Amino acid sequence: MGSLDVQIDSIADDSRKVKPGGLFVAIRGNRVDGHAYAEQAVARGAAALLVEKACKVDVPQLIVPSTRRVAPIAAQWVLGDPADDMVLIAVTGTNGKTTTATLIEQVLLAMGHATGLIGTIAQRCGGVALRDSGMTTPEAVELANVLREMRDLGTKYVVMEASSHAMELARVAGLAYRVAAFTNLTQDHLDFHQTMDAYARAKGKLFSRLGNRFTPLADGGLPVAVLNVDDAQASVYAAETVQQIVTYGIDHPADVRGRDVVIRADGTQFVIDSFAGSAEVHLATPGRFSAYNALCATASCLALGIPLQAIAKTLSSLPGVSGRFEPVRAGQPFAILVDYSHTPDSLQNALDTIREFCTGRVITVVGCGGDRDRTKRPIMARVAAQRSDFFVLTSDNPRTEDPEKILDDMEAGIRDVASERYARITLREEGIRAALSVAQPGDVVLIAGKGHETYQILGTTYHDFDDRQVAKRIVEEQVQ
Ligand SMILES: CC(=O)N[C@H]1[C@@H](OP(=O)(O)OP(=O)(O)OC[C@H]2O[C@@H](n3ccc(=O)[nH]c3=O)[C@H](O)[C@@H]2O)O[C@H](CO)[C@@H](O)[C@@H]1O[C@H](C)C(=O)N[C@@H](C)C(=O)N[C@H](CCC(=O)O)C(=O)O
Ligand SMILES: Nc1ncnc2c1ncn2[C@@H]1O[C@H](COP(=O)(O)OP(=O)(O)OP(=O)(O)O)[C@@H](O)[C@H]1O
Ligand SMILES: N[C@H](CCC[C@H](N)C(=O)O)C(=O)O
Ligand SMILES: [Mg+2]
Repeated sequence: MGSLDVQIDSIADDSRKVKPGGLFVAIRGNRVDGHAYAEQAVARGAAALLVEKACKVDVPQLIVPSTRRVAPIAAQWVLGDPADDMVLIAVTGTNGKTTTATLIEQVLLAMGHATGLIGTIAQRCGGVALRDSGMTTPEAVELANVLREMRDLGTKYVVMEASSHAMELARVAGLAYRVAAFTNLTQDHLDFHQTMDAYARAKGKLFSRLGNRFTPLADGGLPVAVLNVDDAQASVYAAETVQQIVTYGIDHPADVRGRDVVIRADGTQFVIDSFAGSAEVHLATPGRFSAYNALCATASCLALGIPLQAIAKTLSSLPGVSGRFEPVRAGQPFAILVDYSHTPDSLQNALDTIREFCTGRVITVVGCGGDRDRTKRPIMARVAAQRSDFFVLTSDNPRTEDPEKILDDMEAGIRDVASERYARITLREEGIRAALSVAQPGDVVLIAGKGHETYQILGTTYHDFDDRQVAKRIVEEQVQ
């Protein structure tokens, strides 16, 4: 097995990413067991292994009960504790994580802070993309590597989305957050968590474990939980943290409270009252939910000591986030919006928002992802039916499921809806075409579900597909 006296300076949980002299962590996955790749890892130069059972290779092996649980801590140690040198801000919740994290990132950048972002769309440093994201929250070892990369680039603040998968799979274990923010809790990911209770508990770990490491935080501050008082789950999380809490909301009294919310087609205006004074904000994205994301970002930035006026000024100057209520303008006499609403709640919010400013009909294109929560499918179809004048059920990312089966699951929720009120068109491009071909001046066409995605996953293959480009091309073809 060799001597344990080896110098390790890199770590990987994927045999294909092992560097010579590095530590390979074998993780039992859903599809394969990482231990099966021990030989491959050693062939690539792994100097030691972190395993749950001894593997037949001639390098030192550290055997632990759960490599998944040890990986986050091992990764931070091997890489020189990069997280401890930066101020970490985490955003969790079913909807609004990417948007809120981006708002916080932009405020920090505007204040002149070297800031990184780790989220669904991309991993960024100083506002510049390092790479597109494969996941919302990377696995622990990749996350540690990204944090090390960011620290080496001089980053002081890192804003990251903390998905429920990440919390359940210990991807973010042991990280000492300065701010942990909660947007909201509604149904999603029941394929993975099984029950809403388990889903809520996974997210709750961010708050119950907040500040449970004795590491001094990089800016000398103390941990703060930022909670949305208008979401019933907030009181549960509030009871679970022993750290300071900053609340935000609109309907209920809060430390950071929005009022006089005005929603227009091109944005949202509201006033923030807080312990740091009052300020008016003009957002480029319409919707009450947009005000909530901005309030969450404001409360988080106030917790970091940034003045309210500076926060409000930056929030008011930002364009929208890619694929979130993003308009497609190709000269058509009706509006087209591409939005990442892929949960019942986000779809409902998107459609309720559109109804507030739409002078014509609301037309919706909607699908549901394959290999994901099946129980949300009939609900999403129902939400679309209740809130659209006409809607098209089509494919999202079918992944390894039969697209027709996904559409059957969706249709089960709208058995009582008249067949002329909707179309079922399996090919997404054709679904979008059908919706655009019936649109009249004043109508709004919402293309929901894929937002910023530039691909469609059929089987395990990623095919080029961008709702924004497809819609633009179809409009241009229809004009000719
Ligand atoms: C359910 C889940 O999270 N699965 C993740 C998990 O997959 P898995 O358990 O099936 O892993 P596996 O493929 O069996 O591999 C097991 C181990 O063998 C290793 N391996 C594998 C092959 C090889 O040649 N060599 C090798 O060493 C792998 O690196 C891994 O460590 O570990 C994989 C490797 O890190 C991840 O890519 C995979 O995420 C998949 C792609 C995924 O779709 N995850 C989604 C559900 C997800 O996590 N989403 C959340 C929430 C999104 C949101 O709503 O915001 C997210 O944070 O992104
Ligand atoms: N605060 C909110 N409440 C409800 N819906 C929201 C909120 N913010 C955004 N949405 C809706 O949810 C969609 C996704 O928003 P966003 O990407 O910010 O969320 P997310 O939590 O990062 O999602 P994901 O889990 O897929 O990464 C948006 O396109 C919008 O329709
Ligand atoms: N982070 C989410 C994204 C869903 C996006 C939607 N387009 C889909 O494919 O279901 C997930 O992995 O469940
Ligand atoms: Mg996200």
